[in-house]
Amino acid sequence: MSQGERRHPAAASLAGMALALSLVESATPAELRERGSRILRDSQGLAWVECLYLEGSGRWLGSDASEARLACDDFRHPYAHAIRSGAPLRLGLVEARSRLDHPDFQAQVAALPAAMQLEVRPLRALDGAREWLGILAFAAHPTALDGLHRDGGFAAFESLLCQLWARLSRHQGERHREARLQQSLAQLNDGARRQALSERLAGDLLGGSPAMQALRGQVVRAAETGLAVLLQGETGTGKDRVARAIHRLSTRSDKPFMAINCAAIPEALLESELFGHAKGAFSGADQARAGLISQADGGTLFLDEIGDMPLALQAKLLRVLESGRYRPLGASEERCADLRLVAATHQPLRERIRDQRFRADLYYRLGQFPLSLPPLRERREDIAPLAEAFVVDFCAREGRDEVGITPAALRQLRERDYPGNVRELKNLIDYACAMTRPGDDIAPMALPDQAEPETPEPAGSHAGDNTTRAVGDLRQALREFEAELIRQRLLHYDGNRALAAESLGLPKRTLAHKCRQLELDAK
Ligand SMILES: Nc1ncnc2c1ncn2[C@@H]1O[C@H](COP(=O)(O)OP(=O)(O)OP(=O)(O)O)[C@@H](O)[C@H]1O
Repeated sequence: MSQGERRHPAAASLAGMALALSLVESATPAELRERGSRILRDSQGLAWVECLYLEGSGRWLGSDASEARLACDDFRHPYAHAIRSGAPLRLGLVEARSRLDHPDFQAQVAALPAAMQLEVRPLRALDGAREWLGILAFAAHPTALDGLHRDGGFAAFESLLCQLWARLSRHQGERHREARLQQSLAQLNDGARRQALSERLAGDLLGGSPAMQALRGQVVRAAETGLAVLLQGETGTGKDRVARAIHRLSTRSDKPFMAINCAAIPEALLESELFGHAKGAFSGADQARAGLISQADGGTLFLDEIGDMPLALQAKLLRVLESGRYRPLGASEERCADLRLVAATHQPLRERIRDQRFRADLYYRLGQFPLSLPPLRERREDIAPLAEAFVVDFCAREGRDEVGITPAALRQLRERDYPGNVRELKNLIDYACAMTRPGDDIAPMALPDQAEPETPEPAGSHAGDNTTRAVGDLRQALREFEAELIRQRLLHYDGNRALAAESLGLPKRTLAHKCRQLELDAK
């Protein structure tokens, strides 16, 4: 130290300002890490310095210099120990070499002199949620490490590094989200590609009605964006199928698709299913467990029956959507969430908002891209192609010869109301296939619980009414039902046996035979 410096101690401390400035001028977290490492190497004479960042999911440490990723639970590596304990660790290289046999770590420290020590310091933000940022590791002779910690210089350096890092990554996160949104909006204009995708989707989301064509177009658009999608439609309209299609067509398709039905799980369990929990978070939590938000990392999370999500959880979900951060149950640290959310409901959410059972802010956040699925009764032209596809599915599934559908059966199918929508149609076809001999065609008689909108309903047609309860002889009841049905049908077709037979999916001769058998007075 020169005489001048001794006389003016302030000049000595101001010398550090240049280094601090170099850190402050970093434009990105990666640049900051690079500059920070360089300062330690050059000005403190450390032999080896490395600074890794903790990935958003909190499960990996990543390096700016290579593609390498290090699992935070791989305890063959000293970084995993430091991250897990949340405290700095220092150990001799000889000990480290013998105890920690991670191949990358071994390769990194192989060339360093055995007398050196390694110090690994987990770094965390000093403000707000105080989340973990990453790790700073360096090696030097013990005297150099002791010297480093002797005055407050290193502590100030580390504190500045952490503050800048947290601020830069927050800005970067915001910028990324904005850029993704911009990109999403720009992609909305790419017409030809969308058309091709929409046609591809027609093999999966069946139906040629204008409503289904429009829906497929919207699914393609939604998939191109990163926006949250809210699917609204009656039960069985295909919300689950649409959610999966959105994931499959999106850039996240190679990452997981995780789904949960919010109505099917008790409130306490739903929270830990979604957010995961730390070890010991509640009695019985012997192990830490990743929640669906973590498991869907990089992919899509599908929340079915979102209308049934308890209010307290709605608030937490909103926070995930707005900040991209969440905290597992019982955990002290926050995690980053990188997922696309698709939510579905069959309930009118606006009513639930009015009844204060659903948060309006969450509703608008979930519905960045709202999609409405039309009920089957409003697109009757889709019934025949759906029914035919379900017949093919059934036969393939059961390994049976193909069956067809008679025009009369198709006509009846088209006339039904389907409160259970496509699911009801599918179940009905499965039943009808099972009731039809392989190689035959499905006839109207094979359709369960037949409703006849044009003719008065035959007695005993509804399960559970008084007539069915009174049945004491099944064969006799079926004979009566059959006779009544044929009588009604003949009446309806003015005694024309050919038309009545076709409407019932029967050959004319069979109907004539049945009329004789049942002693029906047919004209
Ligand atoms: N457009 C379609 N093309 C082919 N199959 C469909 C279509 N829509 C629905 N399905 C089938 O109908 C059944 C019900 O669909 P899905 O489970 O997606 O409905 P949902 O709206 O999610 O029902 P819920 O609200 O009861 O959960 C499934 O077997 C699904 O494969």
